[in-house]
Amino acid sequence: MAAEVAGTISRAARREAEEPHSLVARFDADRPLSLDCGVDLSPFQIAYQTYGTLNEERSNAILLCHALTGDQHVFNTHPVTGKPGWWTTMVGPGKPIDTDRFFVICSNVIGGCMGSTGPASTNPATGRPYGLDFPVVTIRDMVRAQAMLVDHLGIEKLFCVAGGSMGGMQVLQWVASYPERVFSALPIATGAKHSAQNIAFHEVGRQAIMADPDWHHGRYLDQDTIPRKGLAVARMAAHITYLSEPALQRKFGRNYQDRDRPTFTFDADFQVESYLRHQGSSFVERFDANSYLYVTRAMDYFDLGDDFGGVLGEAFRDAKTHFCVVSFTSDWLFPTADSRAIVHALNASGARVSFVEIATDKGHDAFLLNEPELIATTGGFLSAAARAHGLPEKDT
Ligand SMILES: CC(=O)SCCNC(=O)CCNC(=O)[C@H](O)C(C)(C)COP(=O)(O)OP(=O)(O)OC[C@H]1O[C@@H](n2cnc3c(N)ncnc32)[C@H](O)[C@@H]1OP(=O)(O)O
Ligand SMILES: N[C@@H](CCO)C(=O)O
Repeated sequence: MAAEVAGTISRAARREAEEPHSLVARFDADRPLSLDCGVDLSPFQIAYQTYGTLNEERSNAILLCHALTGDQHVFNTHPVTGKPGWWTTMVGPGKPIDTDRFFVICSNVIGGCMGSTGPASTNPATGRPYGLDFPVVTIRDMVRAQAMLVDHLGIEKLFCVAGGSMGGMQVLQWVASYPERVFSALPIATGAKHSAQNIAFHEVGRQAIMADPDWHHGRYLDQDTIPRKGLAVARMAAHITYLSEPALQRKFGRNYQDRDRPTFTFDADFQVESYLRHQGSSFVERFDANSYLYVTRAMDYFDLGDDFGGVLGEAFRDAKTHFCVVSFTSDWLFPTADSRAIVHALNASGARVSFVEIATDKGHDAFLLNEPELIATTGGFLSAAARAHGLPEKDT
């Protein structure tokens, strides 16, 4: 399957939208999704995965929210890349998010390209892919759609909502939108609003896509092209922000790639150049360019405090949720100060919150890597929350 689908993610995205991969469960909503932009999106579907078993009380469900370019494939082999899912370090039997104990759900966000309705889906008004006719979606819209999925699964209250980066934004939005439905929350490497610098990086990426002649004003699927170069450059620029200067230095330094002296050309002389080119070109194989525009835009618009009169604490006023907020010392995309602002707001609203800053040089994407302190923190937090929630201990 991986070989069959790889190579043309836009066509793959389209196929996923029309006929999702057999691994993927699909929820076809029976009512429209009311979006913040004023549009009622209909029809719409959500592609999702579940792992583990929902208990009789329906009280052991954990919703995982994926990051910018992630998807629902958390633990299984990814159907497009053939690689392991994005959180195999954290999720699985005996792991902190223990699929022998918890029922784990992850869905592809609205606007995404792995089976949920997005810009590659067919616009019922035209019979063609939406392209830029797809309405702009927000983090709150993504969460609204997830809540409809959770309703469909018959779950009233989630034991935990967890996620990193854009996933962490969704975690915060879940508590703000549905305070009674979230027992515990684990926002990692995230912020309550997207900073000016982060919006700036996203804009560079979007402009790179839109400057590619193969983008065709978003109509590339009709032209049987893909804006490969633009999307790859967008990812290269973004990928730098997911790492850190010390990590780049440790991994590559000024080392040459397969040569021992410079070529005096614009070839990828340095390892770091070769690495970034690889990250860019491999990304094009798994992600759709228009989805990149929409999902980055959703992050840009996120400003939770602004929705509550500029007082972030008000977003959590009614919450009884147990929080654990996590940041990484070398994350310059969502620096610790962003997490601290969330913690201060939670304290001001009287919420139960613990805060862990993890020392690492791995940068923002540390949450995707084998980071022992994150694994220990997640395990400890979920164990304590499970006791407080009255979940039975795991049979040994
Ligand atoms: C939360 C979610 O929903 S998941 C989001 C979607 N997933 C992601 O964003 C993951 C993509 N991100 C990454 O891969 C990030 O680099 C990280 C930080 C998470 C991974 O870090 P690491 O495991 O340390 O891998 P690293 O950054 O070294 O990259 C390894 C890749 O670079 C390649 N590479 C390494 N050095 C070089 C080089 N000099 N030249 C060319 N390629 C190179 C490797 O061959 C490997 O390729 P592959 O991924 O195609 O197998
Ligand atoms: N590297 C991850 C996190 C970015 O915030 C992704 O692409 O989704």
